[in-house]
Amino acid sequence: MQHLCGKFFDRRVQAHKKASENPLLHRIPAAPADFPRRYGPPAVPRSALFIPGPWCIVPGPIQDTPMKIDNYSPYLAFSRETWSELRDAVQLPLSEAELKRLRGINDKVSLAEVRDIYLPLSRLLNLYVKAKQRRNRVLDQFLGKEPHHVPYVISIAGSVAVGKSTTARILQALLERWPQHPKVALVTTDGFLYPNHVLEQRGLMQKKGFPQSYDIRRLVQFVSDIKSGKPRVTAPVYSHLVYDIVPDQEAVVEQADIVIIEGLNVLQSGMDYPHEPHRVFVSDFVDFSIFVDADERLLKTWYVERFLKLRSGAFTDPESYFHHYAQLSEEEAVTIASRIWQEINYKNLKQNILPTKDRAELILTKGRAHEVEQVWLKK
Ligand SMILES: Nc1ncnc2c1ncn2[C@@H]1O[C@H](COP(=O)(O)OP(=O)(O)O)[C@@H](O)[C@H]1O
Ligand SMILES: CC(C)(COP(=O)(O)O)[C@@H](O)C(=O)NCCC(=O)O
Repeated sequence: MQHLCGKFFDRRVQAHKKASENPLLHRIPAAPADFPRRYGPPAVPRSALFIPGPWCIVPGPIQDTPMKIDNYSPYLAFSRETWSELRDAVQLPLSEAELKRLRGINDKVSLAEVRDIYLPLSRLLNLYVKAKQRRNRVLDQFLGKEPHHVPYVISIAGSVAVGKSTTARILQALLERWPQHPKVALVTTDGFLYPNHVLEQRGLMQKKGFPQSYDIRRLVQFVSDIKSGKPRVTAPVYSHLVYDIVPDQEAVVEQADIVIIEGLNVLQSGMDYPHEPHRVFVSDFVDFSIFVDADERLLKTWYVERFLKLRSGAFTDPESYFHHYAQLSEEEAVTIASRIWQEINYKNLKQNILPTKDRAELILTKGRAHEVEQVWLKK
């Protein structure tokens, strides 16, 4: 498999050797349309390979922290087409009832997207979960103990409005179809935000979603409890309607086979929390991590679109924190949403979320209309 792309890569390296006489960086011709291909070394996005010296800096899927590699990348790169071919290995077609449930998650999600992208992904996860379950049985056998039950934990990270919660709900619906793991729980890390009164006291209301706005110790304890096999674990609940933690409400995770944890911060480490040093991180208890990625212009559009939808929906509820926004003209609403995006969510994306991307086991790169265009899977 290696040779196809390897040959192309060699030609590009020759081109770069010539170009490297110039000390400036050089843009090379675009790769063929079918690149990157499955198993293709290295993970090079089209039209983006620079060679300043005898080795290549290949941005791979990472925009901000180029990976320094020669012929290798930690990721296998798939175009949408090559990834979707893997759906043929999935034995379970979607039933009418399942299709109905998926449509109920979000009427904007196309079923072609579910079939081409999420079905193969759920198959891969099914294989990984089974492998982990086998490994746990081996451990029980070695220890001469009764079988113990520990959920498989999947984390989903990415920007605000990239579609983390939609992705999580699609995967939950698809993963529950397998007999080996019928119980899939879903938890969002916004429940671990400090309540508004604490954020106000600390002057953090404009930093919601930044590392310092979370009770990170409580979040790490929560994931650790899940991974310790505690039969019942609870999490606080955040309401996007009242824009605050809901007192007296909790999310319960009980005897789940898989727990999906979705949030901006699930790939962050101690580096992101110098104000709150802790030795273990969420990722220490995660079996498989996913980063959902998209161009920042698309992210802003999706954020503003969601805001406009909320304005004519949830914001009309007098309980809503943003109720006063329901009266805004469309133009005013776009201005306000763009400002919130720019001053809070975009800053958070650049400072705290994007730098965690290359820690993920799998990166889904979305294009327009939320269609996944590339899949990057760690070897
Ligand atoms: N696969 C998808 N297809 C179409 N629209 C989507 C998809 N995923 C998310 N969206 C839309 O994008 C917006 C953000 O999605 P959401 O899941 O709420 O993001 P996040 O949880 O990352 O903030 C919502 O308006 C949602 O309807
Ligand atoms: C609560 C959140 C941090 C969670 O992020 P999400 O679940 O939307 O990805 C975010 O939705 C948020 O409220 N950010 C602060 C700025 C804003 O009002 O959008």
